Amino acid sequence: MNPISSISKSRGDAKILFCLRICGLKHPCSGDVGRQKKNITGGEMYGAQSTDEEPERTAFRLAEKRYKLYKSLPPKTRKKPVLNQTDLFDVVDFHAILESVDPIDGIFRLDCPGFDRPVFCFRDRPGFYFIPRALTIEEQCYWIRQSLVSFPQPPNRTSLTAIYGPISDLFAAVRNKKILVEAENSVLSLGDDKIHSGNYIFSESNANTSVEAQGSFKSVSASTLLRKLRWGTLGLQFNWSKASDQSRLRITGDQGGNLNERQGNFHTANCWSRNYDFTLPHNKIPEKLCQLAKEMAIPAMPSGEEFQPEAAIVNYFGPSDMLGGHLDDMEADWSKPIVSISLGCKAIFLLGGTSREDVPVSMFLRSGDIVLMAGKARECFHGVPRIFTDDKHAEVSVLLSQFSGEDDCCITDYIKNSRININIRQVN
Ligand SMILES: O=C(O)CCC(=O)C(=O)O
Ligand SMILES: [Fe+2]
Repeated sequence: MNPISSISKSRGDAKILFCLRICGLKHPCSGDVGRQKKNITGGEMYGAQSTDEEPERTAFRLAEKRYKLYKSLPPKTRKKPVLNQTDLFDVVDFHAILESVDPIDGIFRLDCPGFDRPVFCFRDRPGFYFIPRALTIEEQCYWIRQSLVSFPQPPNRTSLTAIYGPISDLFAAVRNKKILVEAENSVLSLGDDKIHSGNYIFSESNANTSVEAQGSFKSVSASTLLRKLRWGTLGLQFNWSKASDQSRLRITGDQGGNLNERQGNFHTANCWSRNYDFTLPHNKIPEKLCQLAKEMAIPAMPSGEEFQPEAAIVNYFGPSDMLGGHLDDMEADWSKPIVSISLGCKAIFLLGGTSREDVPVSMFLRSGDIVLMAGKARECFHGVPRIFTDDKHAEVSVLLSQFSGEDDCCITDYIKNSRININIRQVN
């Protein structure tokens, strides 16, 4: 059975209950994140409805299947999984185009007064803009650090919030090799029953924490938690609880090479329940990110208007993770772009049409690239079927060499086989 259908079949009530209890997360665009093998749900990205009705053979699905990572583990051996030979010859490479002097069929360089970077567009995909090498290496390092250290801080919500409540200083806890345990005052005994108030704290990993005595919660290391982090939100926050079965499905891969995937599904009308919750406590988008998004949005903005960043989703992709085809439909004005920043390992991005039946164009996204989707492009299905974590394709060696501080090994350990995407939105 293919991985998507096996996940979607299990997304009935029992699965949803399981998600709410074990992971409690809904992802902010259209699906939830599941781990097939380990049965731990890292969280979800956006919302997607049950994929039971999803057509399996759409052009978008076929493209996803073509590019996604298939690894075959020989049964009962510990051999390294074998990478399949994905055919990458027709994946558009904007870095090569940037270097080339020859015109490329179907692609043109946008002349954008007041914007000093090269911007490329597809002739037949209005509203989609690709800014290769938009960020310097130093800027990439800065945003990777922010994404790991600052962005997951409360009141920002993450895929871990619904399970453990707000978690502060996750990255510092990773550095200090701490573990998350249930706080002593967190469990109330009522006769034979135990009630967990869900108050978790970081503790020294050698602390004498009587996990058994405290009930069912098992301590979890901060580094495992960081690996489970799937998304975080900045600025206006989402209410995923309303999106229980309306999520973009993301399937994630474990490190042993088991395929996971998340997939959006917006082709029917009943998938509009997830939304921004203006009442949730939140901080404004950090000023520096706001400035960057405003500047980068220029090529896609209606003339004379300035982009107003109000919310952002930070997607964390581990090895074998993917983001299934989806639309981002929670914002009021689709003439405004989504500004989408890629960091870390190289990925393949699929840009489809307004129907899943439209054949998507595939392109590489590398660390420092920025994509804008506005107007017509906002009605187009898109997703990330593949990230590359092998030495040959990941293209992160220069990036890794920049992290040389005393505490930076935790960052390099993370980013050498991960991708981070920050996408910034104007909500109103
Ligand atoms: O990871 C990416 O490049 C795309 C992310 C995206 O489409 C989203 O979060 O809505
Ligand atoms: Fe998206």
